[in-house]
Amino acid sequence: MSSVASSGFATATPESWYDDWQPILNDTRFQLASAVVLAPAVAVLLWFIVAYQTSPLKKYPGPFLAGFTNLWRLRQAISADYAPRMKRLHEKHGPVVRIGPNLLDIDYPELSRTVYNTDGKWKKTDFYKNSSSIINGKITYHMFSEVDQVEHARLKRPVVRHYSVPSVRAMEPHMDAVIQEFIDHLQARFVDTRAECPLGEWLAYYAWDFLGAVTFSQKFGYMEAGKDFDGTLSVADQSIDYLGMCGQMPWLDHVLDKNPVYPLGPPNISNVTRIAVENMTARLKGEDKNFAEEKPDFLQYFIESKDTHPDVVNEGTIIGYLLLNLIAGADTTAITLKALFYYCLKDQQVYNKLQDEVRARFEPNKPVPMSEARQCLYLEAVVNETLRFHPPVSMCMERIVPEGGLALPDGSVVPEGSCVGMNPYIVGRNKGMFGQDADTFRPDRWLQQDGETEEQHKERMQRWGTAQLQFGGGSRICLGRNMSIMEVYKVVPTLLATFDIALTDPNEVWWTSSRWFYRTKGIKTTIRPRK
Ligand code: HEM
Repeated sequence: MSSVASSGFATATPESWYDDWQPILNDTRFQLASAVVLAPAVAVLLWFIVAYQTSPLKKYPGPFLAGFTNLWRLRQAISADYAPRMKRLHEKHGPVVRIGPNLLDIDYPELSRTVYNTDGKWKKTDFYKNSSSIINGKITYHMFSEVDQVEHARLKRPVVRHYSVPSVRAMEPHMDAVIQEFIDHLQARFVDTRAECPLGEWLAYYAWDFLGAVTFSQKFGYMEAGKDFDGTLSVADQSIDYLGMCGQMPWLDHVLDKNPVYPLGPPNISNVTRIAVENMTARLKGEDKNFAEEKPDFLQYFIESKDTHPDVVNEGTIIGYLLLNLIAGADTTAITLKALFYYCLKDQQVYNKLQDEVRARFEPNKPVPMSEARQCLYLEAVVNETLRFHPPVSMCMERIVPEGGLALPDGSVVPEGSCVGMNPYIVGRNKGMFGQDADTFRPDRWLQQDGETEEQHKERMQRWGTAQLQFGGGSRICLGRNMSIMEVYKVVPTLLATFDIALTDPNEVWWTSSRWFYRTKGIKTTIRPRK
């Protein structure tokens, strides 16, 4: 019973509290309900504690919660500040950070050739699996998301040669046409009108149209429309963010996107799929008006693979190859181009040096040939620095440690079955490798330094190569790297040779979102004719 204190307010003594609750506590229904709710909760808690205490990864440093549950890293991905957060953790804990109960993020460039190699033993983790679709009721993986190494090799074999340097070089006429169109749009819309140019957005329109042209000889029309008219670019952003977040707890994908009742994943890039299917159908019927024999494209190459590898390639596989090109290649290249312009425009010395090199060689209004762009050493330094400083993929590329474990330079061995990965953003800013100013954008670091012999420079570049994971590595290395490098090497000098470009606000700070891709928005510029 409650007692009334002298103040007039009712207060509960311990005895009266017990008196009030006793009937409820004694009620067997209450006791049963408590057992049903509490017992599993206690069991789960115990399971977490035992798993934490007995984990062979317990000895590695990292946030306390990360050792218990992957919810911790899901939270980091949701924050959209993933790579900078991971970097701060490495600054605090050193080269090995435990970022999940069974996952270590390692910053040992000397191990990059071990973890990302060609022997087929280092499997991708389930992180990648949610980048898949349901076709005829079955979850279907493509080259990027297939974790089974044998199946991956089977899918890759028919098409790998089509991404080689000679195959990609054969597509240069397509590239020149798109680059010419890009210059013409910038001239008409921003130079002639003196309107402000949202260069970041235009680089993305250009990258998507470019990939449409080399993939199936048809631009999507983003430059023509001057906007993301069908929402594809926005949907692509959503799917890549979904991959980055859901990949932290891969089973979530079965609950969200792959549940047959009410799928909650990102929308499909339906317009692009429609265009891919229409192009393939027209091409197979010999009715594709956009295609010319002398200008090969990926669709043509993939159709040839159907003849050379009929056991693997059918029309469904071709659509998969086409769509993967777009999903994997458009935004990554756009992110690189945006970063290159943003960081160069922010540093007038770098920008002028690049512009001087380009203008000494190239005329305005003419797409620069790849063979000549390759001669520009400072351009090469700027591209390398951009990819190091702002890699489009800015998350840990997870692999499962195979039999025998992974020996770390600190003498410890990460046991078989654990997951490890490197993040191109972290490894690219490794101070032991790139120097104390690794957090500064400084393209000159890639050039031969005063007092450095040619041999020493070559040796340094080879060593730095181990920390260049922007395109991944080993058997799962990016297939489109030759294509994207060519795209960047051609368009950057063409723009610099044609226009004077400046940030409208030199103090602009762009918007960034770091999950699987390190996405950005901004770069408002004025564009004038070359003086
Ligand atoms: C700057 C541009 C690009 C960057 C930084 C980039 C980065 C990457 C990375 C890091 C991976 C491996 C991911 C991992 O192992 O976890 C990858 C895979 C892949 N990329 Fe790229 N990519 C770029 C452009 C392209 C382009 C233009 C294409 C196609 C035309 C492309 C097609 C692919 C494919 C097919 C894979 C899967 C390869 C496999 O697993 O066998 N990428 N990319």
